[in-house]
Amino acid sequence: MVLFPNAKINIGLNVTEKRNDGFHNIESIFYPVFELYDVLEIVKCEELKFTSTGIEIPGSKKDNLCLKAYQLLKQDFNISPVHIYLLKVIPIGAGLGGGSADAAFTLKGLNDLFDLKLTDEQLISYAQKLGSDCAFFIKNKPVFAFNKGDEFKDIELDLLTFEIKIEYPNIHIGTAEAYAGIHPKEPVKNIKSLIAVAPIENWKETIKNDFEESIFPNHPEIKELKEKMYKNGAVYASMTGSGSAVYGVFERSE
Ligand SMILES: C[C@](O)(CO)[C@H](O)COP(=O)(O)OP(=O)(O)OC[C@H]1O[C@@H](n2ccc(N)nc2=O)[C@H](O)[C@@H]1O
Ligand SMILES: Nc1ncnc2c1ncn2[C@@H]1O[C@H](COP(=O)(O)OP(=O)(O)OP(=O)(O)O)[C@@H](O)[C@H]1O
Repeated sequence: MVLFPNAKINIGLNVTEKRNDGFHNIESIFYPVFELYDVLEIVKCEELKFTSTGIEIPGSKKDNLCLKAYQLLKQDFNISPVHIYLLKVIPIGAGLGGGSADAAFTLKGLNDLFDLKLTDEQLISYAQKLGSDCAFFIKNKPVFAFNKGDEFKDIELDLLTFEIKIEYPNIHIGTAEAYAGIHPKEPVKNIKSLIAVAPIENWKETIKNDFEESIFPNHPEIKELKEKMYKNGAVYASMTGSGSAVYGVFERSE
């Protein structure tokens, strides 16, 4: 079975408060980007194996989110060993949710391969145990995310008439260190309501990613990348998640 775990971008991101469990509550729009994806193959085999090619993944193999997803389901279901092959394409430490997508797609893949008949809601609950971004990739549709960024409300947002260009400045930003640099605050206006009323041309003035304020001073090249997107004609540009990748939303040239 071959799957294509895709990237996500955050359109606006407010870190609203620090929680008692050490995590933060956030509000953000998550939008799937299907043009940027890893390739994941899962096949039944004699013993559990994980092989990755493409971009090198920091950390040890056993900590890979694909294997963690397998182990999580293995606790509850009598599934046989698999060989998981991952071609890593989505930049890491980029705020594009690549590792989380791999984990969520592994859950979905194992559900199909072993005919576990788990519903999306059950898969979401497994995904939430693997990481805050993981749950989004189960349904993989535009949503307003809240709480830890792992609970969602569906939204109507269609950017198909636009082209989304993503650039990775080759800077790895760890999610935990990025959150540590944030001073949480309640937003004046909620992103969901801003997106609902404002046309995309107005987002530049209203839709902000709180991580930019703490990341840009330490990494001016990321700010420059965002400015370059606007110079090149983007209607909206932003850093995604906790960085470091930047995206621009452009009118499609026919
Ligand atoms: C920045 C975003 O990408 C926005 O979508 C996500 O909030 C990050 O989600 P993620 O990479 O799945 O993060 P996790 O693996 O759950 O957590 C990594 C670390 O980031 C911090 N973290 C993460 C999510 C959150 N809502 N509050 C946090 O404070 C915690 O220190 C945590 O130990
Ligand atoms: N399949 C995987 N792909 C990428 N990273 C993985 C994977 N499995 C485990 N990891 C670990 O996760 C870390 C990357 O997570 P991190 O949150 O810093 O960056 P990210 O890819 O931008 O994700 P996010 O958008 O969720 O913040 C890597 O350093 C690596 O150790």
